[in-house]
Amino acid sequence: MNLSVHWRWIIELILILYLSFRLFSITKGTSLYSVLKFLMVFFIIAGLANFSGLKELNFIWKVILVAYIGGAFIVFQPELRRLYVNRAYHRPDSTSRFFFHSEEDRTKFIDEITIACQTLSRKKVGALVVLERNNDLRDFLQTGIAIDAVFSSELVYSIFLTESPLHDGAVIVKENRIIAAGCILPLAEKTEVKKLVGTRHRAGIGITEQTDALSLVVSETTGKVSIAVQGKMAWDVETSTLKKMLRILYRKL
Ligand SMILES: Nc1ncnc2c1ncn2[C@@H]1O[C@H](COP(=O)(O)OP(=O)(O)OP(=O)(O)O)[C@@H](O)[C@H]1O
Repeated sequence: MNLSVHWRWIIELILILYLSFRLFSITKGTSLYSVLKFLMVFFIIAGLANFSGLKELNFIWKVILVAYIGGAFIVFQPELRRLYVNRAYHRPDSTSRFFFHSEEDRTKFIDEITIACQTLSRKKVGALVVLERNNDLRDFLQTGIAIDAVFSSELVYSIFLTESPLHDGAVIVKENRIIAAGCILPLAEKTEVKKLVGTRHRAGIGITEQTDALSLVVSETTGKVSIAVQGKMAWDVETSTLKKMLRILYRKL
Protein backbone atom coordinates (compact mmCIF):
# COMPACT_ATOMS: atom_id res chain seq x y z
CA MET A 1 0.00 0.00 0.00
CA ASN A 2 2.69 2.41 1.16
CA LEU A 3 4.83 1.42 -1.77
CA SER A 4 2.10 2.24 -4.31
CA VAL A 5 1.56 5.68 -2.72
CA HIS A 6 5.30 6.18 -2.97
CA TRP A 7 5.29 5.30 -6.69
CA ARG A 8 2.32 7.57 -7.34
CA TRP A 9 4.26 10.45 -5.81
CA ILE A 10 7.29 9.73 -7.96
CA ILE A 11 5.20 9.47 -11.14
CA GLU A 12 3.35 12.69 -10.31
CA LEU A 13 6.64 14.46 -9.62
CA ILE A 14 8.15 13.27 -12.93
CA LEU A 15 5.02 14.38 -14.81
CA ILE A 16 5.03 17.80 -13.14
CA LEU A 17 8.74 18.27 -13.88
CA TYR A 18 8.27 17.21 -17.51
CA LEU A 19 5.27 19.51 -18.05
CA SER A 20 7.08 22.41 -16.38
CA PHE A 21 10.11 21.84 -18.58
CA ARG A 22 7.91 21.79 -21.73
CA LEU A 23 6.07 24.93 -20.66
CA PHE A 24 9.30 26.75 -19.90
CA SER A 25 10.87 25.80 -23.23
CA ILE A 26 7.74 26.75 -25.23
CA THR A 27 7.44 30.14 -23.56
CA LYS A 28 11.16 30.98 -23.34
CA GLY A 29 11.86 34.50 -24.49
CA THR A 30 8.24 35.62 -24.10
CA SER A 31 6.65 37.57 -21.26
CA LEU A 32 4.77 34.42 -20.23
CA TYR A 33 8.09 32.93 -19.16
CA SER A 34 8.45 35.26 -16.17
CA VAL A 35 4.82 34.62 -15.16
CA LEU A 36 5.52 30.89 -15.17
CA LYS A 37 8.64 31.37 -13.07
CA PHE A 38 6.56 33.30 -10.53
CA LEU A 39 3.87 30.58 -10.57
CA MET A 40 6.53 27.95 -9.93
CA VAL A 41 7.50 29.70 -6.69
CA PHE A 42 3.79 29.76 -5.73
CA PHE A 43 3.49 26.04 -6.35
CA ILE A 44 6.55 25.24 -4.30
CA ILE A 45 5.32 27.32 -1.34
CA ALA A 46 1.79 25.89 -1.64
CA GLY A 47 3.27 22.38 -1.79
CA LEU A 48 5.37 23.01 1.33
CA ALA A 49 2.38 24.50 3.18
CA ASN A 50 0.31 21.46 2.23
CA PHE A 51 3.04 19.05 3.23
CA SER A 52 3.67 20.67 6.61
CA GLY A 53 -0.07 20.81 7.40
CA LEU A 54 -0.28 24.64 7.70
CA LYS A 55 -3.94 24.86 6.73
CA GLU A 56 -4.38 28.67 6.90
CA LEU A 57 -1.26 29.32 4.86
CA ASN A 58 -2.35 26.65 2.43
CA PHE A 59 -5.74 28.32 1.99
CA ILE A 60 -4.27 31.81 1.51
CA TRP A 61 -1.80 30.56 -1.13
CA LYS A 62 -4.56 28.80 -3.01
CA VAL A 63 -6.70 31.97 -3.14
CA ILE A 64 -3.73 34.06 -4.33
CA LEU A 65 -2.81 31.39 -6.87
CA VAL A 66 -6.31 31.23 -8.39
CA ALA A 67 -6.48 35.04 -8.59
CA TYR A 68 -3.02 35.16 -10.20
CA ILE A 69 -3.78 32.48 -12.79
CA GLY A 70 -7.11 34.15 -13.63
CA GLY A 71 -5.38 37.52 -14.01
CA ALA A 72 -2.59 36.03 -16.14
CA PHE A 73 -5.11 34.46 -18.53
CA ILE A 74 -6.76 37.85 -19.07
CA VAL A 75 -3.53 39.86 -19.40
CA PHE A 76 -1.76 37.32 -21.64
CA GLN A 77 -4.73 36.34 -23.79
CA PRO A 78 -3.04 37.39 -27.09
CA GLU A 79 0.19 35.52 -26.27
CA LEU A 80 -1.71 32.40 -25.18
CA ARG A 81 -3.78 32.48 -28.34
CA ARG A 82 -0.67 32.80 -30.49
CA LEU A 83 1.05 29.93 -28.67
CA TYR A 84 -2.05 27.78 -29.04
CA VAL A 85 -2.53 28.54 -32.74
CA ASN A 86 1.13 28.01 -33.59
CA ARG A 87 1.53 24.80 -31.59
CA ALA A 88 -1.80 23.17 -32.31
CA TYR A 89 -2.31 23.85 -35.98
CA HIS A 90 1.12 24.36 -37.41
CA ARG A 91 3.14 21.35 -36.44
CA PRO A 92 6.15 20.67 -38.60
CA ASP A 93 5.15 18.83 -41.74
CA SER A 94 8.00 16.44 -42.46
CA THR A 95 6.67 15.69 -45.96
CA SER A 96 7.29 19.19 -47.23
CA ARG A 97 10.92 20.06 -46.67
CA PHE A 98 10.81 22.35 -49.68
CA PHE A 99 7.89 24.64 -49.87
CA PHE A 100 8.80 26.05 -53.27
CA HIS A 101 7.84 24.18 -56.43
CA SER A 102 11.44 23.18 -56.81
CA GLU A 103 14.85 23.67 -55.25
CA GLU A 104 15.67 25.89 -58.24
CA ASP A 105 12.81 28.27 -57.31
CA ARG A 106 14.09 28.42 -53.74
CA THR A 107 17.62 29.27 -54.91
CA LYS A 108 16.24 31.93 -57.26
CA PHE A 109 14.30 33.51 -54.41
CA ILE A 110 17.34 33.49 -52.11
CA ASP A 111 19.41 35.21 -54.84
CA GLU A 112 16.67 37.82 -55.27
CA ILE A 113 16.28 38.61 -51.57
CA THR A 114 20.06 38.86 -51.21
CA ILE A 115 20.14 41.41 -54.03
CA ALA A 116 17.29 43.31 -52.31
CA CYS A 117 19.29 43.45 -49.05
CA GLN A 118 22.42 44.60 -50.90
CA THR A 119 20.53 47.42 -52.65
CA LEU A 120 18.74 48.53 -49.47
CA SER A 121 22.01 48.40 -47.56
CA ARG A 122 23.97 50.38 -50.17
CA LYS A 123 21.35 53.11 -50.25
CA LYS A 124 20.77 52.98 -46.48
CA VAL A 125 17.07 52.37 -46.82
CA GLY A 126 15.77 50.86 -43.57
CA ALA A 127 13.86 47.60 -44.03
CA LEU A 128 12.35 44.71 -42.12
CA VAL A 129 11.43 41.53 -44.01
CA VAL A 130 9.92 38.46 -42.33
CA LEU A 131 10.09 35.05 -43.99
CA GLU A 132 7.36 32.64 -42.93
CA ARG A 133 8.31 29.01 -42.28
CA ASN A 134 6.06 26.56 -40.43
CA ASN A 135 4.20 28.92 -38.14
CA ASP A 136 1.29 30.79 -39.63
CA LEU A 137 1.78 34.56 -39.44
CA ARG A 138 -1.82 35.53 -40.12
CA ASP A 139 -2.16 37.40 -36.80
CA PHE A 140 0.58 39.75 -37.97
CA LEU A 141 -0.66 40.04 -41.55
CA GLN A 142 -3.84 41.53 -40.22
CA THR A 143 -1.91 44.49 -38.81
CA GLY A 144 -0.69 45.53 -42.28
CA ILE A 145 -1.84 45.82 -45.87
CA ALA A 146 -2.36 42.68 -47.96
CA ILE A 147 -0.29 42.61 -51.15
CA ASP A 148 0.24 39.14 -52.67
CA ALA A 149 2.85 39.82 -55.36
CA VAL A 150 5.85 37.87 -56.58
CA PHE A 151 8.92 38.90 -54.60
CA SER A 152 11.35 41.11 -56.46
CA SER A 153 14.19 43.27 -55.21
CA GLU A 154 12.68 46.28 -57.03
CA LEU A 155 9.32 45.85 -55.30
CA VAL A 156 10.86 45.50 -51.83
CA TYR A 157 13.07 48.50 -52.46
CA SER A 158 10.14 50.67 -53.50
CA ILE A 159 8.05 49.56 -50.50
CA PHE A 160 10.75 50.68 -48.05
CA LEU A 161 11.53 54.04 -49.66
CA THR A 162 10.51 56.67 -47.11
CA GLU A 163 8.09 58.24 -49.61
CA SER A 164 6.14 54.97 -49.75
CA PRO A 165 3.06 54.86 -47.53
CA LEU A 166 3.96 51.25 -46.66
CA HIS A 167 7.56 51.82 -45.57
CA ASP A 168 6.74 51.74 -41.84
CA GLY A 169 6.54 48.24 -40.40
CA ALA A 170 7.46 44.87 -41.82
CA VAL A 171 7.03 43.09 -45.12
CA ILE A 172 5.90 39.48 -44.72
CA VAL A 173 6.99 36.93 -47.31
CA LYS A 174 5.62 33.45 -47.87
CA GLU A 175 7.65 31.27 -50.25
CA ASN A 176 8.48 33.75 -53.02
CA ARG A 177 5.50 36.07 -52.56
CA ILE A 178 5.18 39.27 -50.62
CA ILE A 179 1.88 38.80 -48.84
CA ALA A 180 1.71 41.97 -46.76
CA ALA A 181 3.52 45.18 -45.91
CA GLY A 182 3.32 47.71 -43.10
CA CYS A 183 2.88 44.93 -40.53
CA ILE A 184 3.37 45.58 -36.84
CA LEU A 185 5.42 42.94 -35.06
CA PRO A 186 5.90 42.19 -31.35
CA LEU A 187 9.00 43.82 -29.88
CA ALA A 188 11.71 41.70 -28.27
CA GLU A 189 11.31 41.80 -24.50
CA LYS A 190 14.83 40.90 -23.37
CA THR A 191 16.33 43.82 -21.48
CA GLU A 192 19.74 43.50 -23.13
CA VAL A 193 18.06 43.87 -26.56
CA LYS A 194 15.90 46.78 -25.37
CA LYS A 195 19.00 48.66 -24.24
CA LEU A 196 21.10 47.99 -27.33
CA VAL A 197 18.87 48.48 -30.34
CA GLY A 198 16.03 50.52 -31.80
CA THR A 199 12.50 49.37 -32.54
CA ARG A 200 13.12 48.02 -36.06
CA HIS A 201 15.71 45.54 -34.77
CA ARG A 202 13.61 44.78 -31.66
CA ALA A 203 10.63 43.96 -33.89
CA GLY A 204 12.90 41.84 -36.11
CA ILE A 205 14.01 39.80 -33.09
CA GLY A 206 10.55 39.85 -31.43
CA ILE A 207 8.80 37.99 -34.24
CA THR A 208 11.43 35.23 -34.12
CA GLU A 209 10.92 34.85 -30.36
CA GLN A 210 7.23 34.14 -30.83
CA THR A 211 7.30 32.19 -34.10
CA ASP A 212 9.76 30.13 -36.14
CA ALA A 213 9.95 32.83 -38.86
CA LEU A 214 13.22 34.35 -40.05
CA SER A 215 13.64 38.09 -40.18
CA LEU A 216 16.01 40.30 -42.13
CA VAL A 217 16.73 43.81 -40.98
CA VAL A 218 18.51 46.54 -42.91
CA SER A 219 19.52 49.45 -40.73
CA GLU A 220 18.65 52.90 -41.99
CA THR A 221 21.43 54.38 -39.84
CA THR A 222 24.32 52.11 -40.80
CA GLY A 223 23.10 50.16 -43.84
CA LYS A 224 24.10 46.94 -42.04
CA VAL A 225 22.12 43.78 -42.74
CA SER A 226 21.20 41.44 -39.89
CA ILE A 227 19.26 38.21 -39.75
CA ALA A 228 17.29 36.83 -36.77
CA VAL A 229 16.07 33.36 -35.93
CA GLN A 230 14.74 31.91 -32.68
CA GLY A 231 15.16 35.18 -30.81
CA LYS A 232 18.82 35.60 -31.76
CA MET A 233 20.27 38.02 -34.26
CA ALA A 234 23.37 37.66 -36.40
CA TRP A 235 24.50 41.26 -36.81
CA ASP A 236 26.10 42.84 -39.84
CA VAL A 237 26.26 39.78 -42.05
CA GLU A 238 28.01 39.88 -45.40
CA THR A 239 26.14 38.99 -48.57
CA SER A 240 27.81 35.60 -48.98
CA THR A 241 27.09 34.67 -45.35
CA LEU A 242 23.50 35.84 -45.68
CA LYS A 243 23.04 33.65 -48.73
CA LYS A 244 24.52 30.63 -46.95
CA MET A 245 22.33 31.18 -43.89
CA LEU A 246 19.19 31.51 -46.00
CA ARG A 247 20.04 28.33 -47.90
CA ILE A 248 20.18 26.48 -44.60
CA LEU A 249 17.35 28.21 -42.78
CA TYR A 250 14.71 29.15 -45.33
CA ARG A 251 12.98 25.83 -45.59
CA LYS A 252 10.22 24.08 -43.70
CA LEU A 253 11.42 22.48 -40.49
N1 LIG B 1 6.54 46.93 -33.84
C1 LIG B 1 7.06 47.17 -35.05
N2 LIG B 1 6.82 46.31 -36.05
C2 LIG B 1 7.36 46.54 -37.27
N3 LIG B 1 8.14 47.59 -37.57
C3 LIG B 1 8.41 48.47 -36.60
C4 LIG B 1 7.89 48.31 -35.29
N4 LIG B 1 8.32 49.33 -34.53
C5 LIG B 1 9.08 50.10 -35.34
N5 LIG B 1 9.15 49.59 -36.58
C6 LIG B 1 9.87 50.13 -37.74
O1 LIG B 1 11.09 50.63 -37.27
C7 LIG B 1 11.27 51.97 -37.71
C8 LIG B 1 12.00 52.75 -36.66
O2 LIG B 1 13.20 52.15 -36.48
P1 LIG B 1 14.25 52.69 -35.38
O3 LIG B 1 15.11 53.72 -36.00
O4 LIG B 1 13.55 53.01 -34.12
O5 LIG B 1 14.97 51.33 -35.12
P2 LIG B 1 16.46 50.86 -35.32
O6 LIG B 1 16.45 49.44 -34.86
O7 LIG B 1 17.40 51.83 -34.67
O8 LIG B 1 16.66 50.85 -36.90
P3 LIG B 1 17.62 51.73 -37.83
O9 LIG B 1 19.02 51.19 -37.60
O10 LIG B 1 17.10 51.43 -39.19
O11 LIG B 1 17.47 53.18 -37.43
C9 LIG B 1 9.87 52.49 -37.91
O12 LIG B 1 9.87 53.50 -38.89
C10 LIG B 1 9.12 51.27 -38.36
O13 LIG B 1 9.20 51.14 -39.76
